[in-house]
Amino acid sequence: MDLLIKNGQVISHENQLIPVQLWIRNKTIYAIGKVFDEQYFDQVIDAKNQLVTQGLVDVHVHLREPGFAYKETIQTGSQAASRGGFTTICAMPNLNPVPDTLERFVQVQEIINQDAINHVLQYAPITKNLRSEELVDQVTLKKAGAFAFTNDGNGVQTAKTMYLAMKEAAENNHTIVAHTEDESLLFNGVMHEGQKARELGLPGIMSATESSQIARDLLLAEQTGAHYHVCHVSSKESVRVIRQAKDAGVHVTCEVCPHHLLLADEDITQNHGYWKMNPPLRAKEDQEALINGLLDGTIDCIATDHAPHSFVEKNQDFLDSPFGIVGSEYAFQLIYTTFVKEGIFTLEQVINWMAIKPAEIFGLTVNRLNIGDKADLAIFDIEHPYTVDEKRFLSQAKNTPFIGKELFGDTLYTLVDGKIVWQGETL
Ligand SMILES: NC(=O)N[C@@H](CC(=O)O)C(=O)O
Ligand SMILES: [Zn+2]
Repeated sequence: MDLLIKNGQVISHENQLIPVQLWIRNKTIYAIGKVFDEQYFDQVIDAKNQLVTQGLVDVHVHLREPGFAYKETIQTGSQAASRGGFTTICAMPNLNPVPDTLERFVQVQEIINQDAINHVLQYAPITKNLRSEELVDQVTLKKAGAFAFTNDGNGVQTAKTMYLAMKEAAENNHTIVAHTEDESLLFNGVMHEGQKARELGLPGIMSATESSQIARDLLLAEQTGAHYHVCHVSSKESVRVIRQAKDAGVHVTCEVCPHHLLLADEDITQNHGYWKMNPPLRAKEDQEALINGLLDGTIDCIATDHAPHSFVEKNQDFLDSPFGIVGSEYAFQLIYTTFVKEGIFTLEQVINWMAIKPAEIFGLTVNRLNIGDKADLAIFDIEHPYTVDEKRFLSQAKNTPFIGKELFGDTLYTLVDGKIVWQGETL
């Protein structure tokens, strides 16, 4: 099978769009050049004026299977991610049953093998049933294919449990990934504690609910030598303590979500569940700290935290709705439109944060668009605007405040192992 992508443009290290033709043979990039004779190819994609990149990597998605297939399945979640240009996604273990034993983990892997259309890497939990008590057997779960270990959805509540988990992780070269939330500091909060929460009369979530647990974990990571990765960093204090820990040589990495980069609590227009996520949209100065954290290297990568829920669950107010918004299908496009077109980030930086760094920090093979690299690719239409339309979502869920937003960069094609898994509307 020979496939030609002609007239495309790739972004160079110097942030220049350079014309390129890619020859894909079977699963890999076979040749890169200026002109190839089309007669050699079984299929030709004309990527005129479009951006051709390595496939994006998302280290934080919720696919909800087994246990919550009414929200999303591995199949629909993997299709949604492919539509967003993601060729590798890492799925959180807040499932039912939680994949905390070999048998339960293998059960999830089997659904992945059967239904996923891109590379889905499954996380295992840190503790049994996501309760901060009994540790899982990391070595066994890692052998079964666990990507890394996390209780995402919940923080690890006791320092002792986190310490022991990190100790085992350090001994075995595993990564501990943390949703940080000290439940004793939650006070039933539903949105960031600030002016907006007071206006709406809703209980707030302090930044320290997140940052104080990060501070604890950073010291435990220093003590144990474990690689510690922080999920969805949202506050300026979190960025500050992570920056300090990096300066001190702690092996810490972290991610930020597009919604925290684009929005602050003051942007919330109504008391509706589509605006509710954990961690919450914080203050303008937090948003600025996140942008600066990416730019100065404190924050390593961008991850969506794609968190699908049913319409009935999310079509409620802040008090009753569950936390979480979907993000797979327009993450690159949000960042591209808001930050690249406005000159705040370069395209080269965004590809680094969404494709290269997430792979690099977790020790995955990095696709650098070289000959011999896997043909995991995305083609984005950076020329024409389109509107985020929930009716076109491949995700089962529609819960997001970004519906109706005009964006650039719609995904025209996504290729996984040289195979087209998403083809957008042709222009
Ligand atoms: N982010 C969310 O608001 N919700 C996530 C859990 C999580 O990622 O913390 C979910 O599972 O729905
Ligand atoms: Zn989380």
